[in-house]
Amino acid sequence: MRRILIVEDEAIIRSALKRLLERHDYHVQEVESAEDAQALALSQFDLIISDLRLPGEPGTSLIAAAAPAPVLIMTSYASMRSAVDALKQGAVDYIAKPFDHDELLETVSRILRQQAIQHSEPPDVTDKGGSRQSMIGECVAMQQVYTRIRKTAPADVTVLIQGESGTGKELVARALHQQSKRARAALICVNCAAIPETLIESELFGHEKGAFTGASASRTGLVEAADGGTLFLDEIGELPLDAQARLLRVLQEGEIRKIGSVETRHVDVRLIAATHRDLRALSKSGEFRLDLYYRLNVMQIDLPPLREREDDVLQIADILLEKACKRHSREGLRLSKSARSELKDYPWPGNVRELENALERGVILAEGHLIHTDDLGLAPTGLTMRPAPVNATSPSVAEPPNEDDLSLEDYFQHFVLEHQDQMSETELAQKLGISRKNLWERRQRLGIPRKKTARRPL
Ligand SMILES: Nc1ncnc2c1ncn2[C@@H]1O[C@H](COP(=O)(O)OP(=O)(O)OP(=O)(O)O)[C@@H](O)[C@H]1O
Repeated sequence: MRRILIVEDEAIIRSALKRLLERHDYHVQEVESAEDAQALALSQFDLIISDLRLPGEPGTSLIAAAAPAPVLIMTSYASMRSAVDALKQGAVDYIAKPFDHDELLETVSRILRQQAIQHSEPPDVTDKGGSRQSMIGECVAMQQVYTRIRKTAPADVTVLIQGESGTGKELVARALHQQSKRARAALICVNCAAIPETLIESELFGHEKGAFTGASASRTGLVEAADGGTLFLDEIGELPLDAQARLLRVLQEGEIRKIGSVETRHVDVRLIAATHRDLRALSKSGEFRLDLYYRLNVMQIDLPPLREREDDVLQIADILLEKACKRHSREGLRLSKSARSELKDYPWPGNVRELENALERGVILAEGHLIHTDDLGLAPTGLTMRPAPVNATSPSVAEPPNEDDLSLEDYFQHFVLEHQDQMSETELAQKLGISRKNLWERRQRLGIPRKKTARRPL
């Protein structure tokens, strides 16, 4: 949701404008003066709408302070000359009061569209393997993601990244850390779904010697290890309630207390959290603390699923293919025409990760200079897949799916149950376009633990 700040001293105009913008799905904050506005992190806003004449400093004083966020100046007909002066000083536009609602909404949406186009450079990120890469994709939704990263990274606020598995949530978290003032300090990444529930609190917050059976020495937790830097909590929706309470304390008080200790210690950690689940829905069912959700959701970044990124698929495929060719010393390999159209039409339930894996398979299996459809080994599409939306809640029992309308989770269960006796975990993960770790996590979540009879991975 785009964030707008209104700076207006007249309460009636301020609240009418706020209501109007909120009705059109903007996230709006309001202040009465330029001084109050400057007390906020202005770079977090996509647009600042300010009255020209304010008590204290004029609205134009915000232009330099807010840059690169654009400032739209409101003025009365009587002061048109000052409006033109405001433009000269760098205001993005002006609007005369009293204004027509449609005119204002049109102006706001035009400015935001222009902003998205002007500042859409994808950020460079060092991935977990240590190699430097640029995020790929030019669709409007990704340009908005890049703008959001650029604005949010320096603001030192908590960020919630939402998106399906494999959409690049960790990559975004890395970009945020690397573009922040904490870039030289540690980035600690923790996948909450991968740590057993009984261990997660001591992993995150540490423990004192003797705090529980088996705690033979005291231990520093991962939150403390991120002191001065950034803590990335992936799959935060899986965090048990007790650990959520401790995390809330870290966010509220900046304090940490090891398990079994009476002492607290101050920590300075920026938290970035990610999830593929709808935390608000989880909080309604009591699985996630609502107060923690509000603390986390200071800034939100939504990653679009690959199937909604249209032309991006082939652009990403070309860049990832080149990399895979280099890795396997098979430079010059190309995708056949039918392979390209298969890539374009495929629903990509495992998103960019699945695409990466398919291309890797293609490079390894291709015999000539072309990669054909078969070489990509995409999961069978005889079944219609409808990847689950971010707010999907996981079913806990495997039920026979309606093959005409399978959600991603249904599809996953169906595929695993049908093939786990013939395939190793590695093969299953590859076919599903997910990592083995992710396969394990999903098995735990969906209650389909690995069968003892399944073939061992090679
Ligand atoms: N826009 C992008 N440009 C380049 N590579 C990308 C992009 N998005 C994702 N990837 C690649 O796809 C793979 C999966 O990305 P990442 O691990 O960040 O996804 P995720 O959403 O965190 O997945 P999960 O929820 O399963 O952990 C990584 O190898 C990453 O480099």
